[in-house]
Amino acid sequence: MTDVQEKRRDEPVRVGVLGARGRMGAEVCKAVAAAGDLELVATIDQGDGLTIASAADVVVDFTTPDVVMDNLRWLIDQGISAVVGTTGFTEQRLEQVRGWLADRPGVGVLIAPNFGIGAVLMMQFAARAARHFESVEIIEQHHPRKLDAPSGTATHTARLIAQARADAGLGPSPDATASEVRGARGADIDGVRVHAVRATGLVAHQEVLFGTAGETLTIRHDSYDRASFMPGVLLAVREVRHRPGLTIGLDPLL
Ligand SMILES: NC(=O)C1=CN([C@@H]2O[C@H](COP(=O)(O)OP(=O)(O)OC[C@H]3O[C@@H](n4cnc5c(N)ncnc54)[C@H](OP(=O)(O)O)[C@@H]3O)[C@@H](O)[C@H]2O)C=CC1
Ligand SMILES: O=C(O)C1=N[C@H](C(=O)O)C[C@H](O)C1
Repeated sequence: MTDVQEKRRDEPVRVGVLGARGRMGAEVCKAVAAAGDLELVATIDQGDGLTIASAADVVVDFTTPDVVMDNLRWLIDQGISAVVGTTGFTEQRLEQVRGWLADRPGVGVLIAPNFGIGAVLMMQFAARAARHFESVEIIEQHHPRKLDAPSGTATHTARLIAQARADAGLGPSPDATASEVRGARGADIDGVRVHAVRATGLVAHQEVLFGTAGETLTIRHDSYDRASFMPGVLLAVREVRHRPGLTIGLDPLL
């Protein structure tokens, strides 16, 4: 490493936050401002315009699924690395981001469906358990101001479980339901039933319920406070510039 690179590593990482007045964005601003090795240089919300973000080395995005792609396109074009918690990333969207990054080899983007360390472990445990159980259903529970359903975490968990079941040669979960009220059996994500609950008092919670002959296994995670996401967000902010290209999830950083 050259002296100049060494110096850059010692300097605080300049951080911008998109969605800064939102529930997550406000918490991220507080966490960044309190971290000695990070400097909060831009707080941006709806209507502020993205150009303020050009002062940043890394921008954190907690906005909405309908604006996050435009934000990412702009950041990558400017050569700014990004940490993204916003939901709504389909495989098609991820492929688009990979395409943009191909033209910007020095830029890193990390997109995580959930920055809670416990939630990451819950998803890993669920993926590991999946091959041993005939049945599986996911129940996610969130605060009622959440815009999307099912949650990004539940969708990601369902995909991991579906992949593990396919790898193990398991067929569909047994279900003899003949007629149903629309929605009673939840949403079908890659063959896994996902039930979304919304209630005042909740923050972010998920249960993965597995069943087989004579036993069930429930894997549950609860975020009672948005502080639970901050260690993961800060870890990603510190790491993302050292991981050019697209990183999905926090798993490779743990
Ligand atoms: N990965 C993870 O660990 C987590 C992910 N999330 C996800 O993060 C996202 C945000 O959640 P949450 O903070 O609860 O939502 P909020 O609605 O509280 O915050 C979103 C903020 O983004 C603002 N915004 C909208 N458009 C723009 C824009 N173009 N530029 C800048 N800011 C904009 C909104 O402004 P306005 O209100 O005026 O529209 C609002 O202040 C959701 O997708 C959620 O699912 C949430 C928690 C954890
Ligand atoms: O909107 C939220 O609150 C959350 N969103 C993410 C999701 O959709 O999975 C992460 C966490 O569940 C909180």
